[in-house]
Amino acid sequence: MALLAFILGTLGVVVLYWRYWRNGQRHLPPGPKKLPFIGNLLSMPRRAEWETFADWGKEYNSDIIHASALGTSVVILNSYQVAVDLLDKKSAIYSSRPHFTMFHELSGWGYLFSMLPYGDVWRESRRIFTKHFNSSHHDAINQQRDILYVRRFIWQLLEKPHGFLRHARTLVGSTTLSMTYSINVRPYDDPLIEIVENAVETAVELLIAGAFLVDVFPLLKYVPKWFPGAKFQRKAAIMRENSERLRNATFLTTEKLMEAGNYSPSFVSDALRENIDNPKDIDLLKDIAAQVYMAGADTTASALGTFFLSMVCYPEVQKKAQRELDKVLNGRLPEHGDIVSLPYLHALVKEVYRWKPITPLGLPHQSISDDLYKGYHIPRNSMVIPNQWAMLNDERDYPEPRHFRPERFLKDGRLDHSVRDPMDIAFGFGRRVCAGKHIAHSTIMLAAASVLSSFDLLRERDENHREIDPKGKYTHALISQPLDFPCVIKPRSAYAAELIRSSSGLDIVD
Ligand code: HEM
Repeated sequence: MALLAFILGTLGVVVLYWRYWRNGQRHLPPGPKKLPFIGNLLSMPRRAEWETFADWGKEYNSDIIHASALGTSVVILNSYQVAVDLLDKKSAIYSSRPHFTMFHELSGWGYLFSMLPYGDVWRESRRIFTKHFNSSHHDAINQQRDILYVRRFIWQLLEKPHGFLRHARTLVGSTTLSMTYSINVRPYDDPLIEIVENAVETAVELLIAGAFLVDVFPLLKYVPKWFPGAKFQRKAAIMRENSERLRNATFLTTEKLMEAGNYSPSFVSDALRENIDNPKDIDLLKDIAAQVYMAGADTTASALGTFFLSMVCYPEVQKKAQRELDKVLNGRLPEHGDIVSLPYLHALVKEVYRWKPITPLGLPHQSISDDLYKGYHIPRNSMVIPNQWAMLNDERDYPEPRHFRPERFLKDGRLDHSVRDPMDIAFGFGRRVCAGKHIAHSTIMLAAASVLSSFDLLRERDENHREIDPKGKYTHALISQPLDFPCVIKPRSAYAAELIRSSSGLDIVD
């Protein structure tokens, strides 16, 4: 054993040194100085990596940066143009995903197609997903769902305003479970929401870079669960249990609803009605369905949370949006058809995506062959990170980027299409661009319109009646979520409160 360990260790060192030497011979993009064997491991930032990566861009005067860690080549894209040049225009090379031992092999989440390498299973999954969710049949039903659950959401804001971030999650959970599984969840304490939220909660750690040593030293995966220090194996076991529960409990519920003949059409019910009975196809269907919640819940909830935060921090923006809504709605609640008449609100939601990037570093891509870009060598199997934070804060596109200013997207009262649309960045790039982009955007627009037409969102006051500035703190993970902050949610009038109550659709809740 000792001899084997020695041989493997020596081989590892030789390979790392060879890669270090070979890369030194090639013209890689600029970046921080690398040490032999470990590369930039020690200089890799632990917090707000996106800001350090953007600083490197300025320091080396380049929108494309190269770093490495223990032999893994890392390419950071700090501008929209570079991201489009590589991830869009050369998508045949840049559409795979890196492999993480904890995620793909141990956690039980390896089936999610958002993280699958480029290949047949990913292609088939994405095709099935897109065929259903991009159809006009889905759009029509989904708009009704949005209305139903958004109205319930504003009713919850009226009844229990302090839980606004939790209600936002319930809104996202309700639309997602309904469109995927035909499940109509309860507004409070729904057991299925508990199962799926629990699964998401335990999976969050997987999305924190460097959280698990086994990703750096994959051989650790063979360490048994009982071994001292093998906490990651115990965590992996819990994650596996949760991921299976999410996949199966939801699917079973659809089957039961279908047996009872009491359901609205969804992704799973439509597929089952086509008489899928081959266990392999059923398994793939379950995998794709579970993906919807995992991709859509935290991201959409984060955007809604940022919407509330921005409205509390920028009351004059809120007032402008309300004036626009009042003119268009004339005392009724908004519907999807109103959205085209609301350019200011549209600009406001674009600014929400830009101001606090939801996935500051996007989702990593991986290159599948060597490439040459502007004279730089991009090695095969590089982890390619689109630094969305840097792009959405790029002063060349968005002057004074830290200010929340919807006006930057408007000209003469209309949307100015010459300004870079944050949606072209926030939802990713190329063949791996977000598959639920229009679904998320439709829910967020309707929710923002409904909240602002019904409520004033105000700063809370302390015991001395001074306004409390929200700190605007966010979680640190692949998906950045606002932490709870003080916010007063007050109906704009007695009429608005009555309208919310009479439109909440609670008769459809069991
Ligand atoms: C505001 C909300 C959302 C944001 C900001 C967002 C953002 C993203 C980003 C950045 C990616 C990776 C793109 C890339 O690799 O370049 C992605 C992938 C994905 N998103 Fe979203 N997303 C949101 C909501 C949703 C929703 C609601 C769904 C489902 C209905 C969804 C489904 C997916 C799927 C399936 C992928 C994987 C695509 C693939 O790898 O082929 N997303 N999303």
